[in-house]
Amino acid sequence: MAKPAVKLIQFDLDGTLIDSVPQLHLAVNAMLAELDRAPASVEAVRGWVGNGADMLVRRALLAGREADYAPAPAELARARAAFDAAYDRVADRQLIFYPGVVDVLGQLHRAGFILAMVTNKPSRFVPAILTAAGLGELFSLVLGGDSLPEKKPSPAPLLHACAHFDMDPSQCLMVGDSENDVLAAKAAGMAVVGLSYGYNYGRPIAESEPDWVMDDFSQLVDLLLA
Ligand SMILES: O=C(O)COP(=O)(O)O
Ligand SMILES: [Mg+2]
Repeated sequence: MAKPAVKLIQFDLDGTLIDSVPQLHLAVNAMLAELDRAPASVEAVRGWVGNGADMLVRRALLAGREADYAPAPAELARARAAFDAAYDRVADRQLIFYPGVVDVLGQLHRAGFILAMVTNKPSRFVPAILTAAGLGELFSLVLGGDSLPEKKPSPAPLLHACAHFDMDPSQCLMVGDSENDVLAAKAAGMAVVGLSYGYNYGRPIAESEPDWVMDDFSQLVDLLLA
């Protein structure tokens, strides 16, 4: 595909900028311990990330249970509260950036691109992470999974970001690691880069057919600045 005429770049967070699975794993297991459940492996948690905290908690409660088991609303609410309390303590600790992320975001910002964050992570956790990462100043808009009635794979947050900056989707690029990012971008009429190193439920992001598949965040420089 030809070089896109991009002005606004929308970034996913988990699995794209940072490897947040270690902290999510800690918080999931703190939640499971509080509910007297067995701990989950880090690989299991990696496969549960992508649809926000409610779904992460639900998947953790469903793991290893009979097919007809469904957690009661009160149990889900208690589990989510336990997860939130634990994740609050660790979300911004010992952040692991993927290679090139900090440098390339700085380059794109200096080059005049508007940078936005569109994550499915609940918005309450995002500012502390961005501040701890030293990235707080770079993003002109931050949308969490609960900022709007719908989260990715709905195109709603991506279109909301476009409208916020008075941009047409053709002027925007989505950068993410999950089929949710690709589906949302395609439904929004936006070009999309799929990064191969993230989570995506253990499946190759190429299966979702993003416009570009990149193995390294630094390849964004070749696409956008070369
Ligand atoms: O919170 C999640 O499940 C995923 O978050 P992301 O949209 O930043 O990848
Ligand atoms: Mg992601």
